[in-house]
Amino acid sequence: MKEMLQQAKQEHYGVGQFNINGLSWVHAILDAAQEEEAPVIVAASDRLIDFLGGYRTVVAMVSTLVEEKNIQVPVALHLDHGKTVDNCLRAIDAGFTSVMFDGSHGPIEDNIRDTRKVTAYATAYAVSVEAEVGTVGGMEDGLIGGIQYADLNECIRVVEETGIDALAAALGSVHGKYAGEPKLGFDEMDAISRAVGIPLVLHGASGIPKHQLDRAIKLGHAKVNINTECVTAWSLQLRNTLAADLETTEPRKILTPARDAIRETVRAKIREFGSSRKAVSLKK
Ligand SMILES: O=C(O)C[C@@H](O)[C@H](O)C(=O)COP(=O)(O)O
Ligand SMILES: [Zn+2]
Repeated sequence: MKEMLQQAKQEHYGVGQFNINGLSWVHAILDAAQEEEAPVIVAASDRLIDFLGGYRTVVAMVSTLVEEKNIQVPVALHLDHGKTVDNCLRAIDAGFTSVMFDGSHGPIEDNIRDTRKVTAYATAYAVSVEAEVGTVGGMEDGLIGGIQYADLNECIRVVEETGIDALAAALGSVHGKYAGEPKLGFDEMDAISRAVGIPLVLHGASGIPKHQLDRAIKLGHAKVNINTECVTAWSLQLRNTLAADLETTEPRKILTPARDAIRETVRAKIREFGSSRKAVSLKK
């Protein structure tokens, strides 16, 4: 992921991180990335690991489908919102190529101490690490919370003292649906981006209008996280399919249009982020 994000930052586009909620998502995300010739980050949120069958199941599911589908674009497999150091290490052992340790809800000293434990382990396996400072609004790690802007000095400390590859600095974005127009802190974003130098990560990107996404990418965001827009498209299509034929019980007929809806959502986001046809210059 590190190389993907460094190139994206240099060339001012965003690499999409798309969260998986089952096998349909893996198919859809990989197909969309291949069709758009875009590098892509397939992410499993730590809160869903048991639902998905465990770290090793996720690795097997993604890596096997990459092979079976002969996917030629670069694919990173990322643990999203890793809850504990131990969970991050388990994900690395299972074969994730990138992990986020989310220590943003505790004191900064604990966040730094624990993120360092993750980077120390990850470095030995050439696995990339993301950390978070501040609080993204809405649901995070299963808790509903308010927005808390990332502090500039804390961001600098986390980057300098842990050696992370990407920083999620919370600056007004919200997980889930926005009530009204999102209000991102672009001045703070500019200052943090200049001070830390490494690629920034935009959580809660579903529902952020294109002009704000463009500005965030210009100001150093190289990784853009999307879950809500995909689950919304999937569930809407599923409801429509079931309503259109009340007798149907054939899973393939019910689930394929919903999978296609995810794929089209991912394709549209990849185009918005400017990462279409950026796979060529990156090694798989
Ligand atoms: O819901 C999750 O567990 C993953 C998300 O937190 C992801 O990291 C993200 O930021 C996506 O935001 P959304 O598109 O607003 O759901
Ligand atoms: Zn998130």
